Amino acid sequence: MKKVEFSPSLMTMDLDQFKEQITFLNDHVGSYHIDIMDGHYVPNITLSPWFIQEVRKISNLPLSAHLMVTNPSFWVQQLVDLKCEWICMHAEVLDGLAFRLIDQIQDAGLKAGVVLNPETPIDTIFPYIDLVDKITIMTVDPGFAGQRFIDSTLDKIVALRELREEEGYRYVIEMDGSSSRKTFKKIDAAGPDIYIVGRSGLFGLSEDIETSWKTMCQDYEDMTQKVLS
Ligand SMILES: O=C(CO)[C@@H](O)[C@H](O)[C@H](O)COP(=O)(O)O
Ligand SMILES: [Co+2]
Repeated sequence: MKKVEFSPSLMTMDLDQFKEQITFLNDHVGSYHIDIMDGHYVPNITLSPWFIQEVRKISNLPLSAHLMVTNPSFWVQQLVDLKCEWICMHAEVLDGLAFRLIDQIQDAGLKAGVVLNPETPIDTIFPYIDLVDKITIMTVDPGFAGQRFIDSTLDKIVALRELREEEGYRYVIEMDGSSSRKTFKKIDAAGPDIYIVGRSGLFGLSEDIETSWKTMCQDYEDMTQKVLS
């Protein structure tokens, strides 16, 4: 059985405990998820490339930028300059840009991801699905933490797994939005490789990151009957 990876969504962490939380999580998670919004593609503004530099000072883990922006070209270059390991762009804004941006990221030795909103079907990305390193399925509407989980998005995770098997594609499959004790069972049944955990699944569970982490692992094990590590 392949192990799942947990990737904390840092926009939902407690900034007054930035150093303690990252230092603890460095020994437990596979990567960090960094939401970057422009206030236009989604009506919110959160983290920025500056934040990536701050995390870098205290972590060697791969960083994954989730770009919720209308003009990805502007942001991709900044993230390439920062050598952000994973640069993930929304499929809905990639028309006429997809191949150029994927090349730009991969030519720099970095990984290119594509993200699908809940209402975006997977055939939108078929022209370049063989090129991408990661596909992220939004299981909530993008833009905010604390959104309601959208069950119908899980079918896309199942379809992407089948397609990968049939066609030998290399992408990893990630889910993003409202993963927690309430949803772990159904997410596990769909089978993504990476779970983004935010306020509902991790940071909101207690004041202390070690307690939150242990509770999250227990929640996952209880709900999926699987043993972590
Ligand atoms: O991209 C997003 C939201 O646009 C996510 O990465 C959230 O940061 C995460 O979903 C928050 O966690 P929850 O509040 O859903 O638990
Ligand atoms: Co995100």
